[in-house]
Amino acid sequence: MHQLLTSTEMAKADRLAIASGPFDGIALMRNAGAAVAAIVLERYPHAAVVHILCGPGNNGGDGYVVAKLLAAAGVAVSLWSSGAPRNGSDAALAAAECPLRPKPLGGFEPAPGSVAIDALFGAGLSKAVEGDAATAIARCAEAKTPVIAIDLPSGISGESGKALGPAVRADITVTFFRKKPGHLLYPGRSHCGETIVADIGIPEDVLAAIRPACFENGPALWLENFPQPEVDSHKYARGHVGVFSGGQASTGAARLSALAAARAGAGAVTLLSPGNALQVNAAHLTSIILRKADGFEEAAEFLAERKPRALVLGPGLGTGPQIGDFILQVIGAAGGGVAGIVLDADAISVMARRTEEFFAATRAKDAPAVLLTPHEGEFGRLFPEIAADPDLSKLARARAAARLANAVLIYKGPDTVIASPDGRAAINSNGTPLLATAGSGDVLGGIAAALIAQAMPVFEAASAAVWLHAEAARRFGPGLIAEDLPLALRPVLAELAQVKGR
Ligand SMILES: NC(=O)C1=CN([C@@H]2O[C@H](COP(=O)(O)OP(=O)(O)OC[C@H]3O[C@@H](n4cnc5c(N)ncnc54)[C@H](O)[C@@H]3O)[C@@H](O)[C@H]2O)[C@@H](O)CC1
Ligand SMILES: Nc1ncnc2c1ncn2[C@@H]1O[C@H](COP(=O)(O)OP(=O)(O)O)[C@@H](O)[C@H]1O
Ligand SMILES: [K+]
Repeated sequence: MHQLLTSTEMAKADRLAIASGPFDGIALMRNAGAAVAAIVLERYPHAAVVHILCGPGNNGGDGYVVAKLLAAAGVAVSLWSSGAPRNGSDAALAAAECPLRPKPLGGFEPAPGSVAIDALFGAGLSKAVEGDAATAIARCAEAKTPVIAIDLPSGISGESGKALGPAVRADITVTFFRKKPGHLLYPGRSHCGETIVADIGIPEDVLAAIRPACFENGPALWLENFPQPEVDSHKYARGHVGVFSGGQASTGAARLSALAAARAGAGAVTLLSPGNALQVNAAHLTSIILRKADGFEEAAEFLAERKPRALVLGPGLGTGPQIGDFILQVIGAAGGGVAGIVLDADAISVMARRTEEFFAATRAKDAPAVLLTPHEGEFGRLFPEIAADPDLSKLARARAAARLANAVLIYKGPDTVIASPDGRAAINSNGTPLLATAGSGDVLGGIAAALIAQAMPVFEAASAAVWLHAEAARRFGPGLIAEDLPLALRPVLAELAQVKGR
């Protein structure tokens, strides 16, 4: 169920389902309407009136089916239409099968105690909602009428999650077969309320032909690749992570990454510290290995001797001009041995001043895989043109940036998007604002590095890290600070190990 479909892919799913039978278009529409009607009856059994607002397309068609079924079940139904469906469409058939006569939408006023079914626009929304439909949306909002949206809250793009003008705020959104990106990307997600995916008889095997490239993030996407220690494992075989610390006044961020890497299963973690920060780092570390690394030569010695599988560069690293040289040199030297480098925070800001050299380094034939973890501000610095394009959704921005940088990207925020240069992307849905606390990004980088070091492919490692990070925060609950996150991973990891062991 974790695949997300674009409107083109969903139309293809409909077509393939119709071609393979037994349902034709109107039968799929009857199934869709029946699924919505069942949810209305279950969730709002005492509604005084159910208003059904039908648009001119097939989303409206679903509405006519709901009206017919609810009326047959004895519910007081009030049917409204913004215009007759196009002749010959499935919606026209559904309207013809409905015994109720619709009233013009302009007269719609929600009655007290009523519920509204939003069947105005779904996948076919092509511009901002105006006129009677916009007024109907506003009236539902003013009267605080509970709304069940069919497929998408009208006014929200299923592709981008953007509001193309006025948009319904639904309590429940019932979509069909699979969710769409707009159900998970903000602001769309906040307009959906609870999203329910209903089965309307489209067979699962149409997905093999569609090959979706976008997913809702969760264990189904990466559990297969999730590491499990082998019986004969030793600490270096479990993956060695190197984390670079900043100078003496900014060491905490790297230690958070290091501790998170250790908790996320790296067998060994080395903190590479400038000489002037060794004392302060030593005072705070116990199981983490501490090693002096002043400049590139000492870092290169560490790479050659200890052969770490993953590196974290950026948290607290500083933004001086020599840091940029250092990062480029490490990327250049890491190919071959290091499976992946996580570049976060200061590393992103520094590379934003030298994008040409940076992208040349990440695109080099023998470059290690790079994972970039920008928040909105850092994304804008490193990818200013992509960030400034108003037509792109967060999903499209993440994909374009991943391609440009030849790097996997964790584009952070309430709807974190993970994107791979090969076009795959995942949208995270278990985020919590509890994560908006200083240092939580440093922890995320450490978790991702640990999973890369344990041989997870980088896109899967990045996706798993984002999910684990959020899940740990949710379970810990209020009062969370970044220091709590590494230990809060424990119950989440324990549960995953159990599921994987089954
Ligand atoms: N057999 C089928 O085709 C099925 C269709 N389904 C439903 O069909 C929907 C998609 O149907 P459609 O492709 O007809 O699209 P919609 O019903 O979402 O809307 C398209 C219609 O609205 C017009 N329109 C779009 N934006 C507008 C705006 N802002 N102001 C005024 N008019 C606007 C378009 O010109 C078109 O006439 C899905 O969301 C789903 O609810 C489901 O019932 C499954 C089966
Ligand atoms: N409102 C929010 N809802 C969900 N997740 C959030 C929210 N705000 C921030 N986060 C998450 O918290 C983390 C913050 O990372 P970052 O901005 O790098 O912080 P820091 O630099 O302080 O470590 C990211 O994983 C981000 O996705
Ligand atoms: K709708």
